[in-house]
Amino acid sequence: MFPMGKMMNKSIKIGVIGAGSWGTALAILLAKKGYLVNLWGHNDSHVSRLSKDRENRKYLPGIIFPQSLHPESELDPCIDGADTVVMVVPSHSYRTVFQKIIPLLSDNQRIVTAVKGIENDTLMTMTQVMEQELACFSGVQNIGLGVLSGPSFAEEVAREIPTAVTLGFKDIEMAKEVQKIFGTEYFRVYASSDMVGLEISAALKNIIAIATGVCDGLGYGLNTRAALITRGLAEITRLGTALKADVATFSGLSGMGDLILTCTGNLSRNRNVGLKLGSGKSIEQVKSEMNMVAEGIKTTKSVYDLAAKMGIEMPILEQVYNIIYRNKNCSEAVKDLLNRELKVE
Ligand SMILES: NC(=O)C1=CN([C@@H]2O[C@H](COP(=O)(O)OP(=O)(O)OC[C@H]3O[C@@H](n4cnc5c(N)ncnc54)[C@H](OP(=O)(O)O)[C@@H]3O)[C@@H](O)[C@H]2O)C=CC1
Ligand SMILES: O=C(CO)COP(=O)(O)O
Repeated sequence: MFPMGKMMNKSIKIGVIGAGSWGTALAILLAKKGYLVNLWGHNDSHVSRLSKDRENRKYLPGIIFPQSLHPESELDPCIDGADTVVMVVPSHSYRTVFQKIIPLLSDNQRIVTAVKGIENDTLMTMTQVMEQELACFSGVQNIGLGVLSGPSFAEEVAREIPTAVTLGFKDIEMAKEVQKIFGTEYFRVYASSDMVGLEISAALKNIIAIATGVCDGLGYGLNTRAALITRGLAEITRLGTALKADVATFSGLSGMGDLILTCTGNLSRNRNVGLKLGSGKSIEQVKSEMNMVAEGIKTTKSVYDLAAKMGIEMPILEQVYNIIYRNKNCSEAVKDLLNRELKVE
């Protein structure tokens, strides 16, 4: 028998939708397993460069594509005949891209979202967006929707650094099946059926990472960081359980795991947004300096609206919202967070 990472799977075809850092890292991981992987990017000239360079120099430099990875600018070849489609476009473009994919789907295909965000206005997670769009289309049946989440910097996965993540489907048996598709010797995948818990924890950790970055940017210490991670997890859990997530998910890889990684790891784009805000830059300056997505910026607005709608108290989120959307001074935000009425833990 082949060890997990060395299985040859030429007959299995996977479509990866989104040629940024995470889409590219996942496409590389899957192609190394021997799957035929088509990686879709929305920008024709970027896709041409990927094909020519056999490397994503913009988002994941230094990692050469395996032979079975094919950059694609058309969606059709990525979806047609794919065993599993992996969605990795930023959350603000997710619905538009998914609407183009729906007519290309066949019965019984599986779609896994690896995106960590919540849509503005609808306040939906990415699987909720997919469910809503699929409900409007009668041409396809039995599409399995999954979520891949957990502490996983693209660059480290691409360099085969040991990593553990969680894959969720409502049907745990399907999660266990797809778990084998993603798993390798260096990428350990746990199965779950808690879709809400996985998607809420994945999206909300980005907000707490911004908060932690702000405090590090202000020059505060490790006590502050630990307090934010712990109380951030309490906020995430409060909202998640109100949405019927399983409380255990929040102490797992997608919850505490990704929170630790993103709040403390300097590869995090969200943490870096916070660091810059804390060091005195405006949100406009920070955004203009970014060439990658930091989902936490938009998700802060979605979660602010969601928490207000549901009547959930989320003080850290509220201060991140004030900093980003109301230009509040970062030190004032921290002071106001500390000086709220006293509570019982
Ligand atoms: N990077 C990571 O370590 C991880 C990221 N994630 C999640 O993966 C998702 C994608 O992030 P990531 O790959 O890192 O982002 P990047 O910033 O690295 O890349 C974003 C990609 O999306 C493309 N894009 C932008 N707008 C659109 C659009 N309207 N339609 C289609 N594609 C578009 C960009 O193309 P262009 O170059 O033309 O702008 C680019 O290829 C996010 O939700 C993130 O939270 C999850 C785990 C790890
Ligand atoms: O989600 C991530 C790692 O698990 C990546 O975080 P950033 O988007 O903050 O870089």
